[in-house]
Amino acid sequence: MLKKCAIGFIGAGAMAEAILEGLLKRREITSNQVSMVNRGDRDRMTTLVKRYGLEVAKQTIDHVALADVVILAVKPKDAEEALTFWQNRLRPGQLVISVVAGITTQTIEEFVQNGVAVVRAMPNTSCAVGLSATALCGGRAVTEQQFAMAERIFMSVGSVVRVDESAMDAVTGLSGSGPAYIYYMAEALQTAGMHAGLPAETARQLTVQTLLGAAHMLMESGKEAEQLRREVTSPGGTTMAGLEVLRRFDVAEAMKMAVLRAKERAGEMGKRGGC
Ligand SMILES: NC(=O)C1=CN([C@@H]2O[C@H](COP(=O)(O)OP(=O)(O)OC[C@H]3O[C@@H](n4cnc5c(N)ncnc54)[C@H](OP(=O)(O)O)[C@@H]3O)[C@@H](O)[C@H]2O)C=CC1
Ligand SMILES: O=C(O)[C@@H]1CCC=N1
Repeated sequence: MLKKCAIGFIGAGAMAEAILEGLLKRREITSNQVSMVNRGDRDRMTTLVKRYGLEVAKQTIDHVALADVVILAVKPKDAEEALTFWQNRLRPGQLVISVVAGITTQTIEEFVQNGVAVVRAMPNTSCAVGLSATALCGGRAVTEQQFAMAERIFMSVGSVVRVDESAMDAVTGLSGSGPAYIYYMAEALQTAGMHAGLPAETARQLTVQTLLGAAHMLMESGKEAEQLRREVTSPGGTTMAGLEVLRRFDVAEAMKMAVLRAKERAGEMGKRGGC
């Protein structure tokens, strides 16, 4: 299905690249199917053209306008300007997939012509390695076939859940921003390992493998996180001592507040075009 599809990107930043990289790595598409434009950073486009073997002649507004699927990947603060520019260039029958945090399908539909289908997606940068957690919701004019196309794109770079649009800001707070929370934790663990006397590279290796192993256990063991945690925690042992410190600092509450604040921020960005 994707092999016959011309894919256009409006925006050439971190998220556009992660999606592109994932689709190419998984061989879902080839580089000659891709057109991408940004606002003006030519060096960035040259880098992407070289890195992914994109056809220079296709990286134009006209080619993006002809794409079957157009992925909108600009910052929320730039969405209005981009949509104003693109409103008469996008055509009925095209599918627009927006990954812009906070901006609703209804807002996008107010810009584009009738008949342009809109899907809102909230992936994360793990698209680049085929492991995004993506949530999708459809706008007013999207057909099941078009929605299936969006599902196919994001399933090829990770897992997909379909949600009601009212859940999208919560998704953004959890899994859209989530990789950064995990990287923050990884930085903290690595630094902690160094404080405990390990060389930097050893602390890094042990941190990464511990995160990877724990993620696989969560995926494959069929056990809940709570049970897995209990299995590591011997009564009176080292883990119990460590967890007591995390509880004293109320890390669970901090995590909850982080997700809620990120969700709230998504709502703010949608309303005011902030960020
Ligand atoms: N990064 C992440 O982890 C995630 C991001 N998102 C969402 O993805 C979107 C993009 O984020 P991210 O990739 O990180 O942002 P970046 O800042 O890395 O990239 C934004 C891109 O948009 C381009 N751009 C801005 N205005 C226009 C315009 N009018 N026409 C064409 N291109 C334009 C910029 O071009 P130039 O540099 O030339 O100005 C740049 O290439 C955001 O809305 C974000 O909410 C969603 C999930 C995860
Ligand atoms: O930080 C942001 O606003 C974007 C949205 C989700 C992840 N990054």
